[in-house]
Amino acid sequence: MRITVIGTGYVGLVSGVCFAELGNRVICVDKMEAKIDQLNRGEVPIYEPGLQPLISANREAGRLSFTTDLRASVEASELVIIAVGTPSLPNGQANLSYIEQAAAEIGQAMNGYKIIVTKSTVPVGTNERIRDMIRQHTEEVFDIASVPEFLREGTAVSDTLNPDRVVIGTDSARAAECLVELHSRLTDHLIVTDIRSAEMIKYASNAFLATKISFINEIANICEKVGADVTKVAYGMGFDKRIGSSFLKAGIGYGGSCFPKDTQALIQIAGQMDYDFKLLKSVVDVNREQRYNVIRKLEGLLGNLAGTTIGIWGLAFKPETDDVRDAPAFEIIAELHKRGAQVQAYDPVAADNFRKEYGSDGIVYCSTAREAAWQADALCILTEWKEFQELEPLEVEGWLKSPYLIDGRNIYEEEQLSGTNIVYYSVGRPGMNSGLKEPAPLLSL
Ligand SMILES: NC(=O)C1=CN([C@@H]2O[C@H](COP(=O)(O)OP(=O)(O)OC[C@H]3O[C@@H](n4cnc5c(N)ncnc54)[C@H](O)[C@@H]3O)[C@@H](O)[C@H]2O)C=CC1
Ligand SMILES: O=C(O)[C@H]1O[C@H](OP(=O)(O)OP(=O)(O)OC[C@H]2O[C@@H](n3ccc(=O)[nH]c3=O)[C@H](O)[C@@H]2O)[C@H](O)[C@@H](O)[C@@H]1O
Repeated sequence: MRITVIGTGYVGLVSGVCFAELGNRVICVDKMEAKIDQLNRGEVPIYEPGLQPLISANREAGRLSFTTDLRASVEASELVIIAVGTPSLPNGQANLSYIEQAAAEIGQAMNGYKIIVTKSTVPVGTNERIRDMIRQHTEEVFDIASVPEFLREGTAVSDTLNPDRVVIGTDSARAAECLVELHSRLTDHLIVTDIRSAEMIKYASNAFLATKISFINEIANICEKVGADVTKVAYGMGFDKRIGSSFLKAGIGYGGSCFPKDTQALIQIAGQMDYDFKLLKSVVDVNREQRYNVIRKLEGLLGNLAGTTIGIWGLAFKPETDDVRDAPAFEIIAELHKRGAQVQAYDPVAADNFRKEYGSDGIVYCSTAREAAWQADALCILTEWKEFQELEPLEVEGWLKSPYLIDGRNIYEEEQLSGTNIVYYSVGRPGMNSGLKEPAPLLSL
């Protein structure tokens, strides 16, 4: 099948490459010339494990190409996939301007029957709007489908080639048949449904996962007060098949380009229909608060932070990506600066992207983990890169001015800390080298 993918962000690039890998001829289009030039030089604009070799192999096999010429590629394709961004507007609603522009351009390039698939995360009703917009520009027959994307950054290639399920929302039997055939080699779990339900499945899935994270973070906060260990609690909960063990890692809250924006968008979607989505609003509030626990713990140890130097390990919103969109590191570092602290930060791949957004005022960007920890008054771990987990706490202690470690991602085990003088505050594990060996007395019943 000949496929055009519009947008070469994570979703467009990874799904385009994976469809090429399945034997289709794929043209990836982006309006950013610099990105397309980079891809045509064989460079990959994002850090995503496994992507580079897959792109090279499929380009060499003649199945994958990159262009800025949307019209020519749509004309040459039977299937057109929209994978442009849908960022948040200031009020939390999804900004659909890229979607609208892409739909208009597709409409102008129509030269025969095509299926127009939207992979971008869009509010309920948007695919129907896309159909109307294309219709304004063409008399050609076409069908639309919502096929939301569920990949995670850092594991995007394997998520796309081995998805838990593929959701196909369409009102056309012809489009359904074609899309079932296209995805049938990826999974047996093909869910063919109506367009609006498909659009909602995506938001509901992200909102549910965000809810799991805020839930376990609140449990972690209570664990710190009652002397329980949230990792053991999550382990014990996870064996219940109705709960499941994933997305129960307590930490500094979720970040990234999707959970923060999609939770806000769903609150707005509900609000527009006069529905107050109270639960999701709390999930968002809990998430925002969770980031500040790092600051509270630092202040608990150091008192006034003015004039202190704080080491930061990790700027990306999660490991194995250089994406810093909505990374908790932004707010945490900004709070440190507000309190007069200096920051020395290290991330294995995301520092350049962070610097572009945040600037360099009050931050020294370091080229090693050791440099970021060197002579710091305290060290905070904000991303659980494997590289940090492999460092010996005893060695890290020797780099620090004071042996204070605030671990926002629970990367160390108790045994790794024994024999060190590190005062270690993690998330929801109060007993670990924190000096809080005895939990506070429980309220009597
Ligand atoms: N990043 C992720 O992990 C996931 C993202 N999504 C959703 O997928 C969508 C895309 O997200 P990302 O891949 O992160 O996007 P992104 O924002 O990183 O990239 C979008 C790309 O589309 C290009 N573009 C915009 N309008 C265009 C047009 N008219 N013609 C050609 N190119 C155009 C932009 O130049 C940009 O390179 C969003 O709706 C997002 O919510 C869904 C699942 C996972
Ligand atoms: O719509 C999207 O864009 C994507 O959003 C998430 O994927 P992603 O943001 O790449 O990364 P996740 O692994 O979900 O992590 C998101 C955030 O939650 C945090 N998290 C995750 C899991 C957990 O147990 N605890 C926790 O704090 C991570 O540190 C990270 O900041 C979803 O997992 C994907 O299914 C979805 O396609």
